[in-house]
Amino acid sequence: MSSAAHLDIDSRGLATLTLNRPDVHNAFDDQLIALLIDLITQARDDPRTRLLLLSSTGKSFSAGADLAWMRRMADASREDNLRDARKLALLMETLNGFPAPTLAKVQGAVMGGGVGLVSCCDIVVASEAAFFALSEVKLGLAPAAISPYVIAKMGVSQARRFFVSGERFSAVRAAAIGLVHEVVLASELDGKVLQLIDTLLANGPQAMRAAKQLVQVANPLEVTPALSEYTAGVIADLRASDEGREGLRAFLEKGTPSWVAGNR
Ligand SMILES: C/C(=C\C(=O)SCCNC(=O)CCNC(=O)[C@H](O)C(C)(C)COP(=O)(O)OP(=O)(O)OC[C@H]1O[C@@H](n2cnc3c(N)ncnc32)[C@H](O)[C@@H]1OP(=O)(O)O)CC(=O)O
Repeated sequence: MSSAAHLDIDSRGLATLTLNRPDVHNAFDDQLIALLIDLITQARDDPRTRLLLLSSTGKSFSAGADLAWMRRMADASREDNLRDARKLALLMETLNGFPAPTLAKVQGAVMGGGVGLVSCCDIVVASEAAFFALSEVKLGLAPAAISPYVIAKMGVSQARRFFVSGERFSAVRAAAIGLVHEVVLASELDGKVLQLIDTLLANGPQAMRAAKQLVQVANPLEVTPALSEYTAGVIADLRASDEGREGLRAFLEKGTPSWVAGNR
């Protein structure tokens, strides 16, 4: 059985981390989250690594959290649910804190946690056919663990709209709001990324790490333990709520959710 993600580090110091669950648009469950944390940590600790490329197999970059996993956790004890919810926050923290430059190559769907992943990368190149959404609210969920990183990337004003609307937006719009750095024709995506890799690998490796750190120190993103605990609690509670169960049921049964009337 092929692995749900794999890491390759070449002789130039390019570490390529590939999401590999194309049958579910590279949605990530708890096992894949654990594997990704492990592989990012391996890449971070490997002295050869000068650059991390995040890529994916199949039509889509990532459809975010695996909704079958989300649904399973709804039935877990509150303690297990909360413990589980912390894993996604740890993945975002690990990727965001990667010391060398990170580059994401995206195509197809980039949704929910997929937007979280790209928000944690330094450079994002998208196919013009890619589409984005913080679609959690359509599922009775919310973009919780990913929120600090997404807000830092797209800004508060855009987050206020897209967090509550769940609307899809294009790669061109994603670039306009700062989520993506470059949009290219699908046929030019690989070439553009290879060109950027060459540009980055020609730079001083230590200098790039220092330059990245300068941005982080000058403009710190403070994800405190209290904030992580809060965001984990939000997703743990929502997925176990009647509304979350209904949204997940509807997605998994390919239906339309029927929300309970009321203003809370
Ligand atoms: C991070 C946090 C939360 C989240 O991330 S919540 C998840 C947000 N993601 C979504 O809302 C994406 C849901 N998926 C879709 O809208 C569509 O599937 C698609 C990605 C636009 C692709 O559509 P298309 O019509 O091309 O393909 P299918 O819908 O037939 O999908 C094929 C296959 O894949 C399964 N699948 C798709 N996405 C997921 C998913 N996220 N989880 C599990 N499975 C997924 C789909 O069910 C199909 O399966 P079949 O068995 O083949 O029917 C929380 C926080 O921030 O804390």
